[in-house]
Amino acid sequence: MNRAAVMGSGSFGTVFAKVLCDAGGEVRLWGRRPEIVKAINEGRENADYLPGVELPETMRATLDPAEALQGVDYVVLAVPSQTLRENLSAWKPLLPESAVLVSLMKGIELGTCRRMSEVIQEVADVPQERVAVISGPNFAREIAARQPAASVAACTDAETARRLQAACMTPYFRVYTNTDVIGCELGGAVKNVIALCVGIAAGLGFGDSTRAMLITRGLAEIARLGTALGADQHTFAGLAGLGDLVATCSSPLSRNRTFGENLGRGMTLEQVTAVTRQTAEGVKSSEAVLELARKHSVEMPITEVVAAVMHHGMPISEAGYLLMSRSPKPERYGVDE
Ligand SMILES: NC(=O)c1ccc[n+]([C@@H]2O[C@H](COP(=O)([O-])OP(=O)(O)OC[C@H]3O[C@@H](n4cnc5c(N)ncnc54)[C@H](O)[C@@H]3O)[C@@H](O)[C@H]2O)c1
Ligand SMILES: O=P(O)(O)OC[C@H](O)CO
Repeated sequence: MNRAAVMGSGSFGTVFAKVLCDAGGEVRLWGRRPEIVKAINEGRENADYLPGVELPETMRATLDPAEALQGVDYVVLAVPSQTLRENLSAWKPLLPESAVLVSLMKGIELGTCRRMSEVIQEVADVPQERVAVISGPNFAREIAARQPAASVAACTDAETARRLQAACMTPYFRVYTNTDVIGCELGGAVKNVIALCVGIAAGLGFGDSTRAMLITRGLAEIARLGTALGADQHTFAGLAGLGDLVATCSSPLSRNRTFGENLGRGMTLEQVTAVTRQTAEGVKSSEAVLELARKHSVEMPITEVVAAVMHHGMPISEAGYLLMSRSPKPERYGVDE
């Protein structure tokens, strides 16, 4: 039986812990709020993040990171991307020597432009073969309801990816493997930025033609950045690329899309931030993705206007004008563009 610690008891941390239990694992879920830990252990529910979802007996929540991490095979990280460095630094002395560190996070670190697996490697001081990523079109509430879904377990070491696949595969959660960690992580992080833009467009009242344009051109810019960073272009046609992009840009469950939609409807950035209780990774990551693009001379027009709206006070009317008045171009996709 696999033993795993899931570090972070928000929506996706809790759901992924449930998936691991349903796949036959024994799971300890670390949380920082005593009332959530108590409610999970005594009431089998994380009412704040997943009301009405019964959590398995094989999941035990704890406030103590040492108790969570002791003797586990997998350390699954599910905290906000921008706090990972600080969290993992504190947990480093407690990490079991041979455990595989798994990122569920879909963000890019501000300031360093690092992907989450890079932050993990650097902070935990482990080789890349011990770092894996789970990424795909997976909304916490849908997975919690055991709706059929799929995801990707990515690791540069194919055997580690295969073992992780086996550890989290269930009748309702189908997992594929990939050794393209860069592509899987970029797909997951940049789709949040594109979803913010799609949300703004929806809030302004635009329909499916606009959404399809943004998804398709968004995918082109994700692939351009990815290939410049060494990803395999094919990854972006898969679950961690197009799959997650379409799901996030289409679903009212997406925090990123909803954040954008509220802006499009006329709320200020401060008002939207105040009503957004959960992590909308694209807001902060947009700035880091843009910096990464500039470092590698990659053109990312959608990301550019999203970062300008989120961080530099650009009005959304100007963002729309800038996108639609770009110079005429032939349509190309990915690396040749
Ligand atoms: N929710 C989903 O459907 C989903 C699906 C796939 C991937 N993800 C990714 O998983 C990651 C986590 O998402 P989530 O949905 O669980 O977010 P969430 O907002 O529901 O939960 C975040 C958790 O992190 C904790 N947290 C906040 N600040 C912290 C800090 N400074 N130190 C330690 N813990 C802190 C919160 O208490 C909470 O338990 C994100 O990167 C997200 O993009 C989410
Ligand atoms: O709610 P979002 O926008 O963070 O998206 C959640 C997942 O990443 C969808 O796959």
